[in-house]
Amino acid sequence: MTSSTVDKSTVGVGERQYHIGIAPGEVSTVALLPGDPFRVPLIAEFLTDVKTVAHQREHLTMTGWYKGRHITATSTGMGCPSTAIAAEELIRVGVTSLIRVGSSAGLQPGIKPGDLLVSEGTLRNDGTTAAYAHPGYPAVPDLRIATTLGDVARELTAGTATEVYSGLNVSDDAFYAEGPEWISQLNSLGILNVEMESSALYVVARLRGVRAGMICAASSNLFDGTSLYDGVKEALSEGWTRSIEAALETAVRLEL
Ligand SMILES: O=P(O)(O)O[C@H]1O[C@H](CO)[C@@H](O)[C@H]1O
Ligand SMILES: O=c1cc[nH]c(=O)[nH]1
Repeated sequence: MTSSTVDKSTVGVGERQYHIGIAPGEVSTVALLPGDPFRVPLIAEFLTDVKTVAHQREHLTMTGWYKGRHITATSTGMGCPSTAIAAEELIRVGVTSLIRVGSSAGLQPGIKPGDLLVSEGTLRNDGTTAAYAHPGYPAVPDLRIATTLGDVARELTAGTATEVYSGLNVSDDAFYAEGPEWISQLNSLGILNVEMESSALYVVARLRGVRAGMICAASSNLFDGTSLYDGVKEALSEGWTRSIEAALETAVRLEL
């Protein structure tokens, strides 16, 4: 290492961030994080005084107000590498609570498209967090956020056909490499669902001293044999709406 070797823990701090295109002061303290940029306007439909702050690469950011709280929505893109970048840069510009509102495939029997899945911890089957922490380092959400997401989701869906599950999930890196053996191994470990971002979100949040959580809508059920190619779009879309409402209410209740 020379005296001019770049130190990424300090470079760019206080400036407009390179990937997300946001400067300190432009966003709220809480951010909702879908993977897909096209779901950011869906979150904005719940907000008033909406502003588009930036759109670079897969990271679209909009802000607005919900029941007196300033809310940010930023898309992470798919997978842990871009999620870690978005989380790091959002934290640098003032975000202290990150709530992923995702889609995820069920791994236990009975989970159907549109059901809600609240994360209590993530099996780290990704490469990104290996660069950050020991393999045994836990990827866990903030416990108050996880509990409140579950409580609110159950209230919102009471009396409907939508079920809410709370439990462990896995973050995989390789969507099309999830073979039958891996799916059945995850099922026998009691893992509820698979997605691709929470591992990075939780590890980065813990290492930087901020809060994180995740609620997903079930897109399919890999154990039951329902795939994304089975016309599940409408149920999934309803699940996204419910998960966004649950995250917004959590931000209000916990004053994030
Ligand atoms: O819909 P999002 O939030 O992107 O979540 C899920 O969808 C993508 C795979 O289809 C992955 O990003 C996975 O985590
Ligand atoms: O990782 C994922 C996420 C959603 N659906 C899948 O089949 N895999």
